[in-house]
Amino acid sequence: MSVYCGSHSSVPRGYLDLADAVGSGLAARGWSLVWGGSQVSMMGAVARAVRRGGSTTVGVIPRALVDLEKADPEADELVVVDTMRERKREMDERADAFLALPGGLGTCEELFEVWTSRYLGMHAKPVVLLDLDDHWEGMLTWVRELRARGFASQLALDALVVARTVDEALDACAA
Ligand SMILES: CC(C)=CCNc1ncnc2c1ncn2[C@@H]1O[C@H](COP(=O)(O)O)[C@@H](O)[C@H]1O
Repeated sequence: MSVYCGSHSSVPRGYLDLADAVGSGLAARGWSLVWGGSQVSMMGAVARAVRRGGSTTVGVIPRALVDLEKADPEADELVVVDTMRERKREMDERADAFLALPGGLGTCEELFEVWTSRYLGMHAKPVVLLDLDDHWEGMLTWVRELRARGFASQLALDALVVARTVDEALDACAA
């Protein structure tokens, strides 16, 4: 499955622990990880935990970000692509579910692409947001407001599963 999450070294420590817990949970279920291939911040934490748990990690990273985002030499497979669009396509094709953890603009960008393509019927893979501390509440409030104002359908909102615990999120990914 594919995990999107924060890549900044400045994210609070607790989020690294969360990424670690997600990676452990994923490995415990025998799932492999497809991620952005970085060894830093939450991205690195989730990948290390997956490998520690005995599962494999497939990183997909554009050539231009190999140094900037510190491509992970421990990845079982590191797919170096030419563009951001190729990165997203590779990740989408290799995953059977998408999980977003707390993150920033890049995480939003990736989440919105798989979410919108799900409600448009372009794929049927679970799209799950793990929000245990209201990190995403502002975004979710705004999207509900879009619905109330007629700019989004309930169907679109329902295409995203919002989970409150790691187990709940992983169960939703398996659904
Ligand atoms: C040109 C084009 C199609 C851009 C689309 N934009 C993106 N596509 C794929 N991954 C991204 C994009 N923007 C940021 N990311 C990645 O998302 C990850 C998380 O970023 P963040 O810390 O949430 O901020 C980082 O690895 C970052 O490189």
